[in-house]
Parts: sequence; structure tokens; C-alpha cells
Amino acid sequence: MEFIDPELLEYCEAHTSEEDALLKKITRETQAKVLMPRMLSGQLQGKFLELMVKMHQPKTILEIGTYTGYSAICMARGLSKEGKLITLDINDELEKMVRGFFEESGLSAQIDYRLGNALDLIPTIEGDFDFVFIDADKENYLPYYQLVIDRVSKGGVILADNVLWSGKVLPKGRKKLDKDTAALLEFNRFVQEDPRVENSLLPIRDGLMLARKL
Ligand SMILES: C[S@@+](CC[C@H](N)C(=O)[O-])C[C@H]1O[C@@H](n2cnc3c(N)ncnc32)[C@H](O)[C@@H]1O
Repeated sequence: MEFIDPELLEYCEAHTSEEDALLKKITRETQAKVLMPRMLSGQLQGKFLELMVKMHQPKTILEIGTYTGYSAICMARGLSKEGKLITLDINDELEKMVRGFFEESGLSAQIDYRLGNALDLIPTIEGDFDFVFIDADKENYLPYYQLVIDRVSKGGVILADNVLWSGKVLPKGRKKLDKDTAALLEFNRFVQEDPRVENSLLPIRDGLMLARKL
């Protein structure tokens, strides 16, 4: 399902800062070599993430779902010299490629890339988070949120990707209610009712839930 007229989307992209050579290379190599290249954030969302980080200036970012490193590099570019980004992924097959991209970005000293199941890794990370980007398996969005929410600093941000799930959050957008859609419906409902945050569901790409810790 297209959320806006494809020509309007093209217009938005034409009025969003262009990707540099490295982001273009990550996109090209992801499309050529990796399954499901649609998972990559892309120019519009990538720039939005970079700008959010530049405006918010978090000391610690947690990303759940590295994939080929596109969104991690976008966010790391927004960090100050003291900031760090911890990014988690269960898929070790992409490790060599991803570490190569992090090296090329010149930001590898600020990026802590950890492999394993995020549900197991998050409790092993010390300290609080100022900015969290949830972009992994949909059925664990709520468990991830519950694992991090009490560790997000006051005024800190949680962003969760794909919360419109190609329109399947609406009955008219789906044939049947599959488990990923059910999990996202539950996640969106929980955040909406959570008194610890204020939130806005943004129709950027496949839907971004933006929650700010009160
Ligand atoms: C949508 S992709 C992430 C895209 C990336 N954030 C970007 O914008 O370029 C989702 C990633 O989550 C990872 N993933 C899925 N289940 C996971 C889990 N339980 N723990 C950690 N990572 C997981 C997948 O291996 C995949 O690389």
C-alpha cells in the first residue's frame, strides 16, 4: 500500500538532502547481495533519523536491528564526539559487510555493533539510553519497549519503525490478522496508553512511532 501519491513521495525525496556516496553504496550493495533490501531505511527516513539525532544530541543511542548499517550510520552522523551508538542484530552473516561500512564511515569508534538476540543482549548493556530506534522483529516490539522504557532518560526518545505495516494495521488493509500485525497493533495501543510517554505516529515511509519519555 502506498501511503502518499508516488509523485508526492518523489517530490519529498527531491526536497530531502541527498545521500552521500557511502549511503548510495550501502543501498546498492544491499540490493545486489542481501535478502529483503526493502528493510533498509533509505534516504527520506535516514535523513530524518540523522536530523532527529542532531537536534536531540543524545549521549547514548540504542538501535535494535542493524541490518546492513544504513540507519546506524545516519544516526551516528548526528552524534557529538562524546556520543555513542550501540546497534544490535541477530544475523551474523552480514557482519563483515557491516563492519566494512562502519569503517568506511569513519565513525566505527563511536559504533558498538553487537551480534545476538536483542532480547538477551539488552539486559547486558550498562547505563541508560537517550535515544532508541526499534527496527527488528515485529513480534518483539512490545518486549523491546518494555525492556528499555525504564532505562530511557527523561526527555529521551523512542522511535519504532514499520508501525503502519504496509497498511495492515487497518482491517481494510489486510486479508487476515497475522501475528506480526497483531503484535504491532498491540505495540501501538500500548504506547498510546502509556502514561510515561507522549507520542506521535508519523506516516513517514511505513510509519514511525515517536515517543518522548516524560
Ligand atoms: C528492518 S531490518 C533493520 C534495518 C535497519 N535499521 C536500517 O534501517 O537500515 C531488521 C533487522 O532486525 C534483525 N533482527 C530480527 N530479529 C532480531 C532479534 N531478535 N534480535 C536482534 N536483531 C534482530 C534482522 O536480522 C534484521 O537485520
